[in-house]
Amino acid sequence: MLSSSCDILSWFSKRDLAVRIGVFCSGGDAPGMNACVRSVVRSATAAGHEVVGINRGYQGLIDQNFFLNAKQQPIMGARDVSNIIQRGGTILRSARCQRFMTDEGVRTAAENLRQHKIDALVPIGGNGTFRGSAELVKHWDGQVVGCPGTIDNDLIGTDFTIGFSTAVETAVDAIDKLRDTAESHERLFLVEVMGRHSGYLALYTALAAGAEIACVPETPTEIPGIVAHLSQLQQTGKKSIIVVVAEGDEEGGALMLAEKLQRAECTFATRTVILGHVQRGGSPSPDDRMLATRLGDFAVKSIGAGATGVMAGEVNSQCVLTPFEKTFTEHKQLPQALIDLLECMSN
Ligand SMILES: Nc1ncnc2c1ncn2[C@@H]1O[C@H](COP(=O)(O)OP(=O)(O)O)[C@@H](O)[C@H]1O
Ligand SMILES: O=P(O)(O)OC[C@H]1O[C@](O)(COP(=O)(O)O)[C@@H](O)[C@@H]1O
Repeated sequence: MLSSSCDILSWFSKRDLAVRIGVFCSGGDAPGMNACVRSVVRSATAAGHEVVGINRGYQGLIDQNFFLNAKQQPIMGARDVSNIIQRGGTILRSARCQRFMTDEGVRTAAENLRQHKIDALVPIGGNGTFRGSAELVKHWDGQVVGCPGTIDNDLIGTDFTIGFSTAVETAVDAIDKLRDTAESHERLFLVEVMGRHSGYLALYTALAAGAEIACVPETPTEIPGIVAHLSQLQQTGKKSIIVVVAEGDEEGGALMLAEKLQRAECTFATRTVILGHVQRGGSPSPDDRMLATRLGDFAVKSIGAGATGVMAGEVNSQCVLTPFEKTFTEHKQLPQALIDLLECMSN
């Protein structure tokens, strides 16, 4: 990992030539992807580059499905990204593309990039997207600098991913509402949040919503221990309980956990809520807009400086570049201090 943005820009030899940059969104959509597209376009046009928007991620690259502006030209100018910073989803649409996971798919995409004289790409997505980008650079000699767009916050090389802050806000807002019923009816709510392989969303949501427990894939979920803790809380006068469950928890999602708690004779009346895709939608938070704007610009500047095969991220408020390989071969650990903090709050 390179440290500061200054280090990185001086690391690569400066190149001031105008380039044609392709931008696309891939994998699960995340609030702030539009803000990132806008930033890439505005930063690139300010530097004299040209931007081509690619619809539907790698699928669009294979199908040559380009964003067309009002004049039906395959170019994204500064005005084409007006009024999107506040919009959730992505105007370029996103997709999961099976064909790109084959050698033939990657070669076709590379050939299309050559044919359309695209010099560089900014994929906005998660670790699957960057795994795909790592394959692409083996077959294409253009530059690829990605931006982390996923609500899961499961990427090494950035403290936070674009979309995470908004998803936490959405989940916390939902729990604040559920808490009314939990208190009125003296119930336990198991609230399932997204995160196939990561407990970041569950842990942050639990802390910010004042939940008692977070069940995450990174730490063992011990049913007898949870039941004992809950009954202890009940004895001290607790009337309602919120347990946040990451969908990827090793004991199963919230439904499975509810069954297991019941079998273990948990005394609380229990209800289960699966938040699902509402967590992926909505207007991005200011934090996500800021992060998306900084990283989109940094990705373009890094391309200008000659970088490739890397993801733009922000660590300790510094822009950094991390090789794609690291983003999908290494698991981003949950901060132990936050796990301990939740336990400390739950008494
Ligand atoms: N091993 C791979 N080889 C080539 N492409 C891949 C690979 N893994 C993922 N991709 C591409 O990246 C896309 C997005 O990945 P996915 O895991 O669904 O989302 P995310 O990027 O948000 O993690 C996939 O649909 C596929 O097209
Ligand atoms: O929208 P889908 O295809 O059901 O995917 C659901 C998955 O997408 C996510 O929301 C985001 O994951 P990715 O960023 O890896 O695409 C996961 O938390 C969830 O498991």
